[in-house]
Formats: sequence, C-alpha cells, structure tokens
Amino acid sequence: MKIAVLGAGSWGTALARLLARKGLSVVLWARRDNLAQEIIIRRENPVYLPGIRLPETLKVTAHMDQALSGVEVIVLVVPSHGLRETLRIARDMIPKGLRAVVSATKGIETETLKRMSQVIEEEVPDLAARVGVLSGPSFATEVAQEVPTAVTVAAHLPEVAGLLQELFHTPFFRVYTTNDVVGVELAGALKNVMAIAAGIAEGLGFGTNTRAALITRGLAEISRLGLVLGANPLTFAGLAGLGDLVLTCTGTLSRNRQVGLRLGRGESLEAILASMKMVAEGVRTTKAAYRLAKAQAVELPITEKVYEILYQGKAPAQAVRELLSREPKPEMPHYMETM
Ligand SMILES: NC(=O)C1=CN([C@@H]2O[C@H](COP(=O)(O)OP(=O)(O)OC[C@H]3O[C@@H](n4cnc5c(N)ncnc54)[C@H](OP(=O)(O)O)[C@@H]3O)[C@@H](O)[C@H]2O)C=CC1
Ligand SMILES: O=C(CO)COP(=O)(O)O
Repeated sequence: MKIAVLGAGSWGTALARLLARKGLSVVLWARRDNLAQEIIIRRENPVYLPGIRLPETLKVTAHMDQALSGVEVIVLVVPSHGLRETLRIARDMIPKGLRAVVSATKGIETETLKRMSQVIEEEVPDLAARVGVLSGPSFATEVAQEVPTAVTVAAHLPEVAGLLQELFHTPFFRVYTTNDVVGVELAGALKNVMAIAAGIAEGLGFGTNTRAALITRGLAEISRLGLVLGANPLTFAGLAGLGDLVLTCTGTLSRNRQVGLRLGRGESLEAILASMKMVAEGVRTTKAAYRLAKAQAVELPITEKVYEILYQGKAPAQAVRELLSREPKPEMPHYMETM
C-alpha cells in the first residue's frame, strides 16, 4: 500500500517514519523543496526532528503530484491554518481509488470555527465517507524513539477506522478506535489551550495543586463545549481527552506548555512566537474556542482568561486573581448530582 504524508514537520516526519519502518511505501511531502532535499541528503529532518534517523525507503518530495501518484491513504499533518490551502493544492491530484484520508492535525479553523475533518469534507466532498482522525497523547520525538504510546483513531465508518488502526498499529504504537469524530477532534484541539494555561501557572511559580486543578477544571470545560457540539462525553475521559490533556499539561516536550511557561515568566507573546520554529496550535485554538463558546453560549472560564492574556494584553497574575474570585459554584452541573 502506498501512503502520502502531507506535512514534513515533527509529527508528519515521525508518522512517516513509523509507517515506512513497517515496510509500507511512504512519501513525505514538504512544502519547501530545500527542506525536502535536506531530508533526502541527511536522512534526517534537521529542522523539525533532529537526531532521528529516517529509513532509506522513505521517499521525500516537495512536488504534490509525485507525493499523491498512486496513493491509497493520505495522512494530513500540516498545521491547522495551512490545511485548507494544502487540500486546495492536492485535491485535483488525489487518485480515484483512495481508501482513506486521515487528519493528524490538532486545531480548529479560526475564521470558520470548523474542525479539520469538516474542512476536508468541504474542500474534497468526495472523500467525506473516508475521513478519519488520529489523536491522543503522542509527542513526535517519543514516537520517533519508539517509546510505547497509545492513540485513538476516529471515523464515522468502522471499515475506515479499522483500516487506519491496522495501518498505524505497531508493537510500540497501540491504536484504539471510536466513531466519535467530533469528540476526538475537539479534545485534541482544546487540550492545547489548557496546556498554555498550565504553563502560565508554572511560569507564575504555582505548584502541582494548581496544575491538577487546571487539568480537572480544563477537562470539565472541554467536556461542556464538546457536549453542546455533539461529542460523546465519554471520549473526554479517553486517550484523546484526558490522556492528551495530562501529557501536554505536564510534559516538558509540549510547545503549547512552553508558550504558557514563558508568558507566565513575563515574556510577550510576540517575542515567544518570533523565537519558535515550531507551531503551538493552542495560540490560534484559544481564539477559535473563545468564539465557539460565545456562539454557543457556553461558559469556558479558563479559555476566556487565556484569551485575554494572549489577545487583550491581560497580565497573567491578574487573570488568575479573576479566575479564582469568580462566584463559588457546585463542581458538577445540577443534572449530574445524585442528591
Ligand atoms: N509535534 C507533535 O508532537 C505533535 C503534533 N501534532 C499536530 O500536528 C500538526 C503539525 O504539527 P507539527 O508537525 O508538530 O508542526 P511543526 O511545527 O513541527 O512543523 C510544521 C510543518 O508544517 C509546515 N507548514 C507550516 N505552515 C504551513 C502551511 N500554511 N501550509 C502547509 N504547511 C505548512 C512547515 O513547513 P515550513 O518548514 O515550510 O514552514 C512544517 O513542515 C499540528 O496540528 C500539531 O498540533 C499532533 C500530535 C503530536
Ligand atoms: O499534541 C501533542 C502531543 O499529543 C503535542 O503537543 P504540543 O503541540 O504542545 O507540543
């Protein structure tokens, strides 16, 4: 089976490596030819996944027609703000016999408030039935080091989920399936907002109590919005939900948590972003989540404070004071209380 991985950042490179190591025929598409050439010559992605040797069999190109020629599965791993543009380049070259397209991107489009699978369905309607989503706690570097990892694949059709499960499964990469596409996508996107919040708390010098509170109340917030948008609430207790939330709020490898950490220590967002080569999806997702919450009239207090810090210049310490001085309330919504 031939597979195209579109996006030669850390995650695209790690997933392409995983698939190629399984003996599959894999082409990695980079949008810049100089990066593609560097990867081919060095057998390593020096910009996004340094120090990881890539298999000789892995093909790399910056030409979309070459990447998509004869493929049966497409893996989309460009940042969320580049997905629509990438699909527009690719759509006329997608072979008729494509069996599945899977998004490994974690984000929500800021302008349209659409999830990545919705963007795919909109840009390439013929593929709507064959869309899947891969998400869960999985730092690219650790996957490339073959550290035991478990993730979730979501698809509306069981045969698509099954195909993708078999495709990605390895002795170190365990893949579960679900049909809750909405829940898995929202969980993967929104945890990045909470990772920024957890980083801010750490940057301000708070401790593990604060982090645990943010993870738990963050999960409540994600579930609240997810429920309104049609997700299965149990998804948020799974790998794409709690699993990824814990990973990104605690893991030093998280770029979103790093952004928060530096904000909490007093750096400006502009300076932080200017110094980063890699994407921190949570910065854009905060704006999307804030807008979604307003549109759906759902209360997201942590997201709202992260939004004010990122986009309205609020001082992190002031945001924390405001968060804590909100009116006391029950932990669970009334309809979930047993007495
Ligand atoms: N890294 C990780 O551990 C994980 C990441 N993800 C998700 O995967 C997605 C990709 O992230 P990741 O690989 O880490 O990102 P990186 O920051 O490592 O790399 C970004 C890649 O996307 C390319 N790119 C940037 N802007 C565009 C655009 N507008 N159109 C097309 N390509 C573009 C970059 O190319 P160029 O060099 O030319 O700028 C680069 O190849 C994100 O949604 C992320 O949340 C999910 C799980 C794990
Ligand atoms: O999504 C991720 C791990 O599951 C990666 O998180 P960061 O983008 O914060 O590094």
